[in-house]
Amino acid sequence: MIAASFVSRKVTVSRTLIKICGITSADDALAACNAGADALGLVFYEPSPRGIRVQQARDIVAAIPPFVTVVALFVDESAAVIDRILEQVAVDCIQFHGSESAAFCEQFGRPYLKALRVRPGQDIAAACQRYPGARAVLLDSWQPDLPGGTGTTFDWGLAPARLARPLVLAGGLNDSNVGAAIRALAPAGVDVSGGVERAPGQKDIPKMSRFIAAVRAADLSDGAVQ
Ligand SMILES: O=C(O)c1ccccc1NCC(=O)[C@H](O)[C@H](O)COP(=O)(O)O
Repeated sequence: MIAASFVSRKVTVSRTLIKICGITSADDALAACNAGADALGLVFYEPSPRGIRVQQARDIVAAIPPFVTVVALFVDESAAVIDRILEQVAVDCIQFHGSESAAFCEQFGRPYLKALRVRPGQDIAAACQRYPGARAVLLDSWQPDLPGGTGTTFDWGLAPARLARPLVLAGGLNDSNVGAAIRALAPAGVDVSGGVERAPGQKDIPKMSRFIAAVRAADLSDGAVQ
């Protein structure tokens, strides 16, 4: 009998997938792809220093090679605005980074990630079970005044050993700590923004390269890649 929940290990591929979030220009998008990113995050949240508009997003998507996943990120945005953006930008996947319900997330008929912000006393495993249609849950750091892109880690000990959906780990990752994070939690994917920037919204090519090298080194040390 197959258990209803499973350990959030690398269930589908034997290498950790890498999403670089908060891409604001075609140049940064290409640099991230050249460094080896699997997915790019486009932040459609105006207050963020990484927030972009439709035309910027279209320019980014036009510049990137095939097979790189484009993830559109929203924070408690209205369905009408999300629909309008999905009509205009070739998005592969949606990341819901607010307090959206599963029904809200599923109405768009697209693959989606649900971000859950981790703080003590919260039942992350139960929260995850509320999103059975999510491709993955993204665990990020909680801060009272910032919905994401905090640049801070959370206590990885608070991540449940068993999750109903694959885990994408986020929050304050950089080339110095991502290896330890992968060894500690064996996530299906990692997500980084501030740790590969030279300034908010501007990616740094050497930092992206070092980050991806550190992920691959951890994959090898894990024995995950045969
Ligand atoms: O990046 C932002 O500015 C942002 C703003 C509002 C909601 C989400 C946001 N980013 C979401 C991400 O997926 C980030 O990669 C994730 O929060 C990790 O960020 P960081 O701690 O800077 O690596």
